Amino acid sequence: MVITGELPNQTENTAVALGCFDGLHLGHMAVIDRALAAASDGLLACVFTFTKPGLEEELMPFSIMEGLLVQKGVGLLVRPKFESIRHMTPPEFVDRVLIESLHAKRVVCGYNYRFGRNAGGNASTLVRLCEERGIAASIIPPIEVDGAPVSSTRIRALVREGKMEEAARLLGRPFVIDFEVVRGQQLGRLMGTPTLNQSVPKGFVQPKFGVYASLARIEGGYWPAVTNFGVRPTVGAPAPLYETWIPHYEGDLYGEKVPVCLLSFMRPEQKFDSIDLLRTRIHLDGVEAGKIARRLKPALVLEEEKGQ
Ligand SMILES: Cc1cc2nc3c(=O)[nH]c(=O)nc-3n(C[C@H](O)[C@H](O)[C@H](O)COP(=O)(O)O)c2cc1C
Ligand SMILES: Nc1ncnc2c1ncn2[C@@H]1O[C@H](COP(=O)(O)OP(=O)(O)O)[C@@H](O)[C@H]1O
Repeated sequence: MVITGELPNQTENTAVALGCFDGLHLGHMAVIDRALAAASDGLLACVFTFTKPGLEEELMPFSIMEGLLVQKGVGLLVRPKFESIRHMTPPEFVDRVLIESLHAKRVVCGYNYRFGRNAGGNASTLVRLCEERGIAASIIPPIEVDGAPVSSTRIRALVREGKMEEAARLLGRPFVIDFEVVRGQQLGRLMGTPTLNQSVPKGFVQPKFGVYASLARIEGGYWPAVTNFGVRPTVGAPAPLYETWIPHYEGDLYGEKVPVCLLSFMRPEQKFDSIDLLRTRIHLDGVEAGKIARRLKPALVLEEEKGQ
């Protein structure tokens, strides 16, 4: 997949999915799937979005998004800075971006898509402007779960409340982070529970503090694991941190971007009276999390299972 932050000046004819695509949830995937279906007629499948730092807390690391789009068969991802396109009127956007730059022959957007100066264009404006120019355009209606449209705002709220199973139903996959593994105080290995530490970048959504059943993806396999997200009231932490113990794994993961899926909230963080009590509790958490992970692990990852 080609990824660019500029408007391309040479591409094949494309089928373009338009949207914010900040979490690749079920609604986003419905738009992208329609563009991919249209692309099977010999067009290049393109996703067009934009970057606008500080708009909302991020829900998915870019590396995970990239992997999913490649897996789906998207050939071109265009994500210019919002500043570079915000001044365009809706007709200018269609002429300059969709036609001149992307050579769009099919265009797909979601029901609530807004575009052009001051968000002046909506999905019907897009369809009208495209059709006037001989381009087929379609609008994907809202995808609903539990009677309400799936949205990134709704998923962020679920993550903040620790409702990971519900978040996964809206995302179509578990909530996942893959931040770089950093060094900690090296206490974990002394307790028999080495934990890979991952700090949260600024501007990224933070789940409720506590212990979660999780899966760690290492070298293509999913390992049942247990993750604490929080500030470790017993030993202290300067900032919220993901700490993941993978009971049946041994190896050095410092400096790597290890994907960790949070499956289910198990308990809040506690301040223990001694490191011994904390150690006993973490071992019990590991056993409990293993049971939950095996129960909840999505069917698609079963055959890749390693570890226990
Ligand atoms: C499953 C699990 C549960 C944890 N629960 C707590 C907790 O309730 N309270 C707490 O203060 N720290 C908790 N921790 C964090 C530990 O204090 C921390 O992982 C340990 O001190 C090792 O730190 P290090 O990675 O800096 O060596 C937990 C860690 C894990 C992996
Ligand atoms: N089973 C395991 N689960 C998690 N990390 C492991 C495991 N085995 C080895 N490691 C490695 O050990 C490191 C964690 O050891 P730990 O003593 O907790 O040190 P730190 O405080 O630096 O995180 C991880 O970053 C990883 O590189």
